[in-house]
Amino acid sequence: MKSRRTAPDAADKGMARRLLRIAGYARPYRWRIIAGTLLVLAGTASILMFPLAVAAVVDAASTQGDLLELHLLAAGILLLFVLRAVISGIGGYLLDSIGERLVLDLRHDLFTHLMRLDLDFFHQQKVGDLSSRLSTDTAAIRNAVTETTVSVLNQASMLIGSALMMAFINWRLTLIILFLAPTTTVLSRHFGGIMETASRRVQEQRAAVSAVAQESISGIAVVKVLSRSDHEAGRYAQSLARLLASSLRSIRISAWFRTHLYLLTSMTTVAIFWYGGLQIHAGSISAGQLVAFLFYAQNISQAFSAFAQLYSNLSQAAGASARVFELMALSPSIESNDDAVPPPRSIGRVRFEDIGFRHVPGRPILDRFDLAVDSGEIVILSGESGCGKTTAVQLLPRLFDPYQGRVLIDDRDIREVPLRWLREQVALVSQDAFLFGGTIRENIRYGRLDASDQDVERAAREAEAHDFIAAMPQGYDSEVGERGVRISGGQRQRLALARAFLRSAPILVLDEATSGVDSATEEKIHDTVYRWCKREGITALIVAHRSAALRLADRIVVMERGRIVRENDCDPASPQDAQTFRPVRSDAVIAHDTSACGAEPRMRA
Ligand SMILES: Nc1ncnc2c1ncn2[C@@H]1O[C@H](COP(=O)(O)OP(=O)(O)OP(=O)(O)O)[C@@H](O)[C@H]1O
Repeated sequence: MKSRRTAPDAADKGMARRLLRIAGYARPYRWRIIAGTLLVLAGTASILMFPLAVAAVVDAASTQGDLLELHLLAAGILLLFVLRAVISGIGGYLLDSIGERLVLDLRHDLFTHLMRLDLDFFHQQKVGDLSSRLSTDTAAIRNAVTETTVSVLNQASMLIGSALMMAFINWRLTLIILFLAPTTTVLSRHFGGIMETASRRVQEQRAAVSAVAQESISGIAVVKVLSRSDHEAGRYAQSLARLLASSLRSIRISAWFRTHLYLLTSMTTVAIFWYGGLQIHAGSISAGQLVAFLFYAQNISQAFSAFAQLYSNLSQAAGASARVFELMALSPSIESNDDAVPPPRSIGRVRFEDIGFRHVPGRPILDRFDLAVDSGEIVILSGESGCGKTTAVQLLPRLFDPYQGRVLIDDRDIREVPLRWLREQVALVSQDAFLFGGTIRENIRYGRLDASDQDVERAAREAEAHDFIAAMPQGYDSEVGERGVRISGGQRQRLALARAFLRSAPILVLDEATSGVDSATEEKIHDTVYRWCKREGITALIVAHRSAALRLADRIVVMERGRIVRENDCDPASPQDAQTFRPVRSDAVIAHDTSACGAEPRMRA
């Protein structure tokens, strides 16, 4: 997502396309837009009368006529101003408020789209960059849209109206000022492409700055423990310096553009003075008419300068919208088969068939991974760190799709059922046990939004969380802080477990979900999980390193380098059963390591 310098023509087309797309968001508000536009135009019409009134004042004052005319004219001008202020104020409010709504719609669409993208996408992106696209980039679009809609209308109507009035007074003088039009267009085209690229670069640097800040703040505990505060401050300063450099470049381009335009409009004004003076001298126009003419010329110069500013705003909006629409153009590779009729609640039979999976080409993480879990069976998945256990269980709710093989639930390929149905069948609790900022009750209820307070409490009791919750001053209404920082890691895990229990899905996946709790509590949780699974007929796939978890198992399978190499059947009533393993493939490594439960391997009968 690097920026390139774009040729003016291509930049104009890309910019126009993106601006049109933004304008598409205005469709729902078309009636308000029409009303606002009419009011703004009425305001402009009233201001176009002003130079004529001034001309009449000048001519009335320079003749020895009745002063009453002068008084009436002054009162008329005052009325014009009041009218314009009221009408333009209401019109401007209408159009500005549309800009605001429009960008909120855009932000909502972008966020909804982001929520649909694959987990893999989020692994490749920095959170700071994404949140900057959602906030800073959409804010740049809003600024351009709100200021621009009102301004473009105001200035365009002022420009056309003033040109017509000038032509009515003296068409030769009008030709001089209209010389501005082609020259400004050439200038705008020249600077437009460069400005868009520059402002896109600024947006990228802004995103980079917020990514650094976000990373340092989220990892503040590591920063402190390793005394890296100064290092992080330095990193932030470097990203700020890069932002400053690109902002200054963008400001320089804008200033350079405005300078060119200012010189152009000044030259035109001088030409009007000079030629207008000659016309008065020749008796072709009155002094009042030249004054009126100068007012109109002023309107036109202002309109051109405003257009220059608008162009710069539009370039910024185009740069920001490029970053927004770039994300909108991404589509999730994990698609839901929503045409399929959702099957009945799963009986919890799971099969991984000859799975091949990789994040990066050439680096397989799962390779010929086979595992079948019976309905109501509790299977422990063990193996050394990095062998692919987490990856394997993440395939079940389709957080990723394998490039080879298939995963079946109740003998149905999970790619052929609606994603929503699939995810209702699987409750997954991972080691990091993420909590949202909010209360304990809200966090548990996230598992099933319509759960009653009693259901929440029951789930908390099953996850051995009720006692510590009850001991907190606000009980279930205690705030957990952002990402759950106000409670311990083990407590977070128990809340995540309660959330999964509340979900009451037929397949429970625990990925080292009790690694942070003390062994007595872990034992109690395991007993609950065991009883709960057996009572409700729930299938459980449990990733575990610690031997404490093994007593739960109906079966233990051991992974090595992306595939299952050994397994045993355990009868919880017979502890010695948990001491025996058999290899599951003739080519599998029969390791004599005893990482799972200190066992010697045993060949399959
Ligand atoms: N998003 C990713 N992109 C690239 N590689 C990844 C990604 N996620 C995991 N990996 C790699 O996949 C491999 C398997 O990771 P996984 O988390 O499944 O292992 P694990 O057996 O659960 O390990 P642990 O017991 O330490 O949790 C690791 O080598 C890891 O580096």
